Amino acid sequence: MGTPAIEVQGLTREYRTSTGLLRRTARVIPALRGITLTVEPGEIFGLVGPNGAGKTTLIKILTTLLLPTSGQARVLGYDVVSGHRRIRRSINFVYGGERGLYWRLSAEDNLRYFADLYQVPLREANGRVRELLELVGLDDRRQERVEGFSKGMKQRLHLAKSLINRPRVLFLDEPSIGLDPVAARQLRVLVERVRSESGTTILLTSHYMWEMETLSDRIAVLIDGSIRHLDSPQGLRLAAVGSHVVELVLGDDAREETLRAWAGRFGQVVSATASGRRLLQVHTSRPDELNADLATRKLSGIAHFATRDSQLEDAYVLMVEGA
Ligand SMILES: Nc1ncnc2c1ncn2[C@@H]1O[C@H](COP(=O)(O)OP(=O)(O)OP(=O)(O)O)[C@@H](O)[C@H]1O
Repeated sequence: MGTPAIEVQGLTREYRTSTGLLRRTARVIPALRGITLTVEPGEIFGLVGPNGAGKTTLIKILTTLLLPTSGQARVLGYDVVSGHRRIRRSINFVYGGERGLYWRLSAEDNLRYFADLYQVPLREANGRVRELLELVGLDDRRQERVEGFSKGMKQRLHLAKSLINRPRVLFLDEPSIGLDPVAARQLRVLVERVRSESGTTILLTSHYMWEMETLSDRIAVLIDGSIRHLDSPQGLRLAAVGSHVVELVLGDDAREETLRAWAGRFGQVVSATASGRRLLQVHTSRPDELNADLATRKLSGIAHFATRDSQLEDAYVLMVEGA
């Protein structure tokens, strides 16, 4: 295999701040505590983790906007400290939110401006701007000012902007934040298309587990500055929660402890509530056995039950709560 798109070894980053109103006390915040990972060319690599886990810090270091405290990070074979100029030419990024576009300019003029900034030769620039506007479905709105665009349109334009230099590695930090489900879906389809048509390596973060599960080839779960799990979405699911979730909705007369003890023979049991009813979620890879056992025993207190495939979100919640 050739040079990895991203290679990180023992990467740490600390922030130094101070707290207190009258007496300022220096504080060191360890945001990354020794990250090691490799992303292969053409891979969509997901980074998930709770607020403050260090995802943005890692992306900022890889996009050369922030220096590491120790360790090594390479993008396309170039070191993020000594090779930052080479890296910047070959990557691009979208940060969630709405910064980075000129609202009073049209969509087309925004892209022309960024084409100029990336020194795209003039003879190519017009064609590329047109092509990107078509890709993100804004061709017929190209002469309108961005200030009149919906969030979804702005975010698609952000994506077009990030492709202006034909990046080999694209960093997307919560690109679908604040988008409605339809707009988020359009963006997902685009991200997948960018990868399949141009072989772009994509490093993606999002708090929407469904999005991460659908798009990512592999996912790293970052908790408190360390990678705690790294696998395919399916691998993460199966390791953490099994293939299925059997949800038992409890009646008023249910003896939860007895039911928990019984269900515990088939997997991990989690208590929850939904629409005011008590619920036991059994994470299991043996749903048939559980259902057969349930049918033969006379267990009281179960109002009804249902079996569904497990989702990345089930695994994620257990990983974060158990960390
Ligand atoms: N400029 C800064 N000064 C001090 N501390 C910071 C700074 N930026 C981030 N941190 C701290 O570093 C840690 C990691 O933050 P980071 O923004 O990388 O997390 P994140 O995983 O991207 O979170 P979120 O999901 O909320 O975006 C947090 O404890 C955060 O408070």
